[in-house]
Amino acid sequence: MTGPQETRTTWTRERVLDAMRGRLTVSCQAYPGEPLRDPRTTAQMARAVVAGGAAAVRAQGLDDVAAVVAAVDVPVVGLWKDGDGGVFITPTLRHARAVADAGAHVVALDGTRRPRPDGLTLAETVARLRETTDALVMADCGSLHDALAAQDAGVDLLGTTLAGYTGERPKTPGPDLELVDEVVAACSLPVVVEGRVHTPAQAAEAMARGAFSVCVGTAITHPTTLTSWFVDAFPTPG
Ligand SMILES: CC(=O)N[C@H](C=O)[C@@H](O)[C@H](O)[C@H](O)COP(=O)(O)O
Repeated sequence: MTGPQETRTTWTRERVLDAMRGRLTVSCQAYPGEPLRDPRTTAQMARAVVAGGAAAVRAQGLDDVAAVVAAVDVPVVGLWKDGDGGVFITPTLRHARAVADAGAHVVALDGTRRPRPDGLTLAETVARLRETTDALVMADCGSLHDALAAQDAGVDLLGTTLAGYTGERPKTPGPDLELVDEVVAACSLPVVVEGRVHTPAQAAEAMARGAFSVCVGTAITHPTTLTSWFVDAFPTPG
């Protein structure tokens, strides 16, 4: 009899890219102190979004990444947030190696031009990461200049993840489609549109503008924020 482990996909670079191309990635993250912050819950959430058609899952934290990799047979974009200001998304080579060791098929890291805490450049980080892993590298960028620099640094995928969070771009209510247009026009690498994609129409618009994949987090997997959207739509009682 064939067990589930024996039928799991071997995620070569080409397979990862083929799986993600033109499709939805869903970010499954709960934040420190939140009720759903548990790797088992994240893994269940990952299975739920894959059942709905997610082609890839993004997860944060080493335990969550490992749990999600074990739970689903789609590519996992892993990251490790350390802190919440400045360079905090997989900020150093040590963090990036640990995310790859946890089983991520794509390591998402800070792809901005800001100094990194370990003093390495993004290019050095990518080069040294490649010495120990075949995982792809996704640069979470905050501007066109970040994306161009990250492309030169040798990453595999560009994300608009940090648009509106680094001071270089306004924090648009929805995805920063102006930046999407700029990055798609100026860069040759696949572009993952991520950040404040809150509706299916916005996701489809991002795809129409040339996204390689669209990554949705909050609007699918963060019920506390979703609830607040409804609560805030009501007039204040009394
Ligand atoms: C800026 C930052 O820290 N972004 C994080 C990156 O992993 C997550 O908190 C976001 O949820 C994720 O990017 C998806 O975006 P949204 O939740 O807006 O769909």
